[in-house]
Amino acid sequence: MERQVLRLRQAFRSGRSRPLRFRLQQLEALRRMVQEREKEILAAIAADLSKSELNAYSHEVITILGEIDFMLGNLPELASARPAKKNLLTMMDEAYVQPEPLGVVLIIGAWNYPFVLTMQPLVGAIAAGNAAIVKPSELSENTAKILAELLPQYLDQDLYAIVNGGIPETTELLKQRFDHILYTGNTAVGKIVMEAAAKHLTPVTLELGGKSPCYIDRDCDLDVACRRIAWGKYMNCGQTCIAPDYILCEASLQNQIVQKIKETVKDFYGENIKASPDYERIINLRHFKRLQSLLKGQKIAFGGEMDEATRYLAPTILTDVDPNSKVMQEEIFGPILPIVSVKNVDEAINFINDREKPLALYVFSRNNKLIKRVIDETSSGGVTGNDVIMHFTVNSLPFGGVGASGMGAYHGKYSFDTFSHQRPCLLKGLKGESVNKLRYPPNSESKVSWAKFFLLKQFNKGRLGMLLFVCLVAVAAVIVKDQL
Ligand SMILES: NC(=O)c1ccc[n+]([C@@H]2O[C@H](COP(=O)([O-])OP(=O)(O)OC[C@H]3O[C@@H](n4cnc5c(N)ncnc54)[C@H](O)[C@@H]3O)[C@@H](O)[C@H]2O)c1
Ligand SMILES: CC(C)=CCC/C(C)=C/CC/C(C)=C/C=O
Repeated sequence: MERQVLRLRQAFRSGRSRPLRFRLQQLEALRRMVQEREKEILAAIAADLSKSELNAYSHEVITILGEIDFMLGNLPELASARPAKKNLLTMMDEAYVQPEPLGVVLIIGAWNYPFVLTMQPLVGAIAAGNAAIVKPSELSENTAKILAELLPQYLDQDLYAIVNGGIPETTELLKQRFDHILYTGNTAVGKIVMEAAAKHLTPVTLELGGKSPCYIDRDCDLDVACRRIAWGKYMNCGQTCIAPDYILCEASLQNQIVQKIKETVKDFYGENIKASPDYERIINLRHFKRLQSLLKGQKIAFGGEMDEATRYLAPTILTDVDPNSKVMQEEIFGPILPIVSVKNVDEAINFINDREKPLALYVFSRNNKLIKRVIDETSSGGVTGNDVIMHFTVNSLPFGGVGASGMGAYHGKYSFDTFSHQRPCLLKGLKGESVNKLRYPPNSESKVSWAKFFLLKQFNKGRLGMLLFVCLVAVAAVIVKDQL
């Protein structure tokens, strides 16, 4: 591992990854890889998640193609220096912010969207000019294998590497020094990653999980709300970080919600859900048994059928759920949807605020003021009003958690920024010592008042103002020169 990181660091130090042309060329190569090897990639994702290739394409591949296109179209602007506002003392100088790559970054992905969660950060890392090591999850072994086979065929092998393996390999990787780590996965391992990173003062982006609440207001189109919630909850068999984890609503809505989700499930997956190509399976037996245990003692209003041999767990709804029960203590990450009743929106807000900050928050209502109020009075990684999941698809929005659901964000411009250092640059000439005198010792009352004038007055009044201002500074400079 040490040798591998060293090899990437040497390649990064050579400066090869920095020119814009090189970054664009690598991103184009990555796009070629996705297009030319689409079949193999889809087959791998499908095998890992018992998913149809059509769903593998629309859940994963489409996002990556969109992200690469965004970067190819916007990179010249994102990577260029941005002029910065100046103060009186530096108005004759050049001030700008120059994004620069961080160095060698580590990307650790999770199994549930194994292609998106490794490739989308990689697009950002390449765009920002870094070298990168990608560590896919060992649980999605087919995708991990195909990535290890394909990436070296398309990308610069000295700058971008893939490491496969389980906990021992990740532990070894985390001993190395990186310039940034982006980790996606559960909160417990997030803490391990952050602790390892702290040893090298490496900054981290942690894309974690949590229990994302979904409040349904009384004043709502329940048909639409239930269809959208069922889509987001049961896609990927509930194994989606931003899936609505549970519903909060007034008790009187509960039965209608159950009925409408039930009808939607039939529309989506047919009478025989097991035979639907659109309904996935639980990733492994450990998670299957964990989910099974969450159902114990619960009132199952719909679903609950399971088959251990194929790790099938039907779309399930639990009603009258006690907020203190196990299913409400941990992220569900499966197709179980508890409904917890609250008296009104105030109680829903308190319920949300009494718990860890979630990765996503969903509110359904005809009343936009109520939606805005819930947003204003709570905190979460992201929000979608009157739908679920969809904020993830807008790459002009930062994607990430807050508090226990993570730190930092990525997607689009935010990926570029995550993997860049915003370097402030001030270029001065060698003239102007008369004005500079006021910052050199010995200090005096008069120097302090001139410093106040130069540093505390801001000028931003267009061309004419600027001209007047230059005259003023010239006069001031002469006075200062005479007085100091
Ligand atoms: N915020 C997001 O974008 C996002 C996306 C997907 C999943 N998640 C969250 O991730 C969780 C599910 O993922 P998971 O954690 O089961 O995925 P996982 O088991 O695939 O683990 C994620 C990564 O951590 C590594 N890892 C596991 N144990 C480790 C250890 N002890 N030391 C070092 N590395 C270790 C794995 O090798 C893997 O690469 C859920 O909580 C979900 O909400 C978040
Ligand atoms: C809107 C469509 C077609 C796809 C959305 C894909 C999706 C649900 C991606 C989720 C990725 C993600 C951050 C998962 C976390 O577990």
